[in-house]
Amino acid sequence: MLERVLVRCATSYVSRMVPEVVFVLGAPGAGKGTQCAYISREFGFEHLSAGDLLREERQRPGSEYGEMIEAKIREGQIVPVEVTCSLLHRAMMRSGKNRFLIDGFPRNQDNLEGWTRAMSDKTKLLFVLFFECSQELCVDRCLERGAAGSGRSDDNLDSLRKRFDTYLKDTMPIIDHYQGCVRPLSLFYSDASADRVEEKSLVPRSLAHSAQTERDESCFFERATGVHLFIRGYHIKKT
Ligand SMILES: Nc1ncnc2c1ncn2[C@@H]1O[C@H](COP(=O)(O)OP(=O)(O)OP(=O)(O)O)[C@@H](O)[C@H]1O
Ligand SMILES: O=c1ccn([C@@H]2O[C@H](COP(=O)(O)O)[C@@H](O)[C@H]2O)c(=O)[nH]1
Repeated sequence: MLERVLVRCATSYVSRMVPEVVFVLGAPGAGKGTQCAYISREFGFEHLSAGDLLREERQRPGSEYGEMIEAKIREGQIVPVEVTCSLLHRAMMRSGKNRFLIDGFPRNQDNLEGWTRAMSDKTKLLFVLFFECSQELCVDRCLERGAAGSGRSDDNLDSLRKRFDTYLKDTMPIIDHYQGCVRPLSLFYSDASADRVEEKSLVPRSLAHSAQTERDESCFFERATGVHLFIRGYHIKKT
């Protein structure tokens, strides 16, 4: 009896120690980084942007991947998962935290399979957040960000066209994959002003169709209320 109790306690302790992960997906400029900053402030998640980690690695003197990363970013293509996954893993280890928002990953089938191989039994995927926003608005936001001095080599029309091609061809199937999983994917519209985001639950139907229909209804909640309520539904406490 005592042995069984001890095993149960140990199992529960170990499962609490497994790092918890939330994937955050959406088109370029949909507002993933903006919303992640809010969620990490409110709920104490460590925000890891795969794109930021790749840009840092590109800048690191002596990086063997620097040139390849720069070429992929400018062309809106996806860096091989071994590189991205090891950067994410290292950042997780260094943070000393146990709960992570992984922003802009997984972006294609290679990312999904690589993460599953290397990380799925070392982490627990809590849920997936998907921020929907019209392509026109996303492009405007990225161009404005470029004009305001982001210094990003892909905040220009030529790269944005390629980034959107990759998003539609490679990332949307990953979003569809999560929509079809037991694990919930939650959809938020971030077309409104930066501090307002509306949640819509996804039902299994065409994302493109649901996005358009729902957008037409538009009534926006207070400051990211949808995200807030959704995450609280997982019993994640406000920090
Ligand atoms: N709801 C919003 N209303 C107006 N501007 C916004 C909104 N959300 C984000 N922005 C602005 O749009 C730009 C892109 O936002 P953000 O960086 O959060 O998007 P992202 O999805 O992380 O982009 P990327 O994938 O290109 O890194 C930023 O300049 C940000 O300040
Ligand atoms: O998992 C990833 C994430 C990003 N990239 C490359 O970086 C750019 C910019 O990413 P943002 O999320 O918009 O910051 C993206 O277009 C890819 O080229 C990647 O390869 N893998």
